Amino acid sequence: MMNILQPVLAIKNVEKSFGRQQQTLPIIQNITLHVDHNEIVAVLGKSGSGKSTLLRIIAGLESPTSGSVLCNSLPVKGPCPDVSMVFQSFALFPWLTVSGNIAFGLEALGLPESEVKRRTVDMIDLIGLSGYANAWPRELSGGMKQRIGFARALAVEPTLLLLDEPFSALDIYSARKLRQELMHLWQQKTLKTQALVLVTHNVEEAVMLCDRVLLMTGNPGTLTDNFHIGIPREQRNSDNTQPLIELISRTLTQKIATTSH
Ligand SMILES: Nc1ncnc2c1ncn2[C@@H]1O[C@H](COP(=O)(O)OP(=O)(O)OP(=O)(O)O)[C@@H](O)[C@H]1O
Repeated sequence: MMNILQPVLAIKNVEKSFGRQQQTLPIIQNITLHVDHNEIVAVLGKSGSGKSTLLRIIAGLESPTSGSVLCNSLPVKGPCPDVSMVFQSFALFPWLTVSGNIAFGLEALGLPESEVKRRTVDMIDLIGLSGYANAWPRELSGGMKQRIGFARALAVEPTLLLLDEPFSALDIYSARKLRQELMHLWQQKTLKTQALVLVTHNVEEAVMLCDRVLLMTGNPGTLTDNFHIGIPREQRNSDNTQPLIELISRTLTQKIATTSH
């Protein structure tokens, strides 16, 4: 049962170090963060500041050295259907067709075959892959491959969707189209997903898509700044808000440039 009074994601005092015994190196520390229902939050920061590490911990793909991660008030102890992720590199299974890639996570959940089929077909329609169900990933463009990445992640109906630079391997037109379509689905409340966390190097993308932007800085990385964008999402494409969006983007870019990593 969903409790909208509880944050979708609650991270408390998370630290992650890599290495063994005396040789450990802290990568991120002191990370405390709440993401609420209906929120889209971006994490920006220089290369190597630990953004992907944080995302992988939230996804249950890495465990924190200390601290806690709760999704829907339940501890994240490993990969779980409440949280799924879209990767920059698509991370598709080349030996499976488009349908097979999307069905994979549903089968892993142990859903009945008819339900797997229904959800796969629905996702193929929703994410703009109609006509490609039996195609192989290698036959498709980057934009179409990433559609499979989104369809696979969304098919399990995660409460929280994590996006690790999902548009940065695409050409600008495919990236723009996919961003717009994702935002349309989000605005229409077509998705069961309650919150998104986006890691990106594209400051303007973060400002256009997100409610809040967090900056990760320092070595080890910590979350140092929390900006509320404050422009209603439906006004962000209008000419009137362009100067403000550019100003916010410039300010954030300067802030990142002057921070240490
Ligand atoms: N499994 C690992 N073992 C050892 N070090 C690691 C491991 N994973 C990440 N690191 C180190 O942690 C640091 C942060 O990496 P991470 O990929 O989280 O940064 P990032 O901010 O996402 O960078 P980018 O923007 O370039 O993707 C890097 O110095 C990286 O080498």
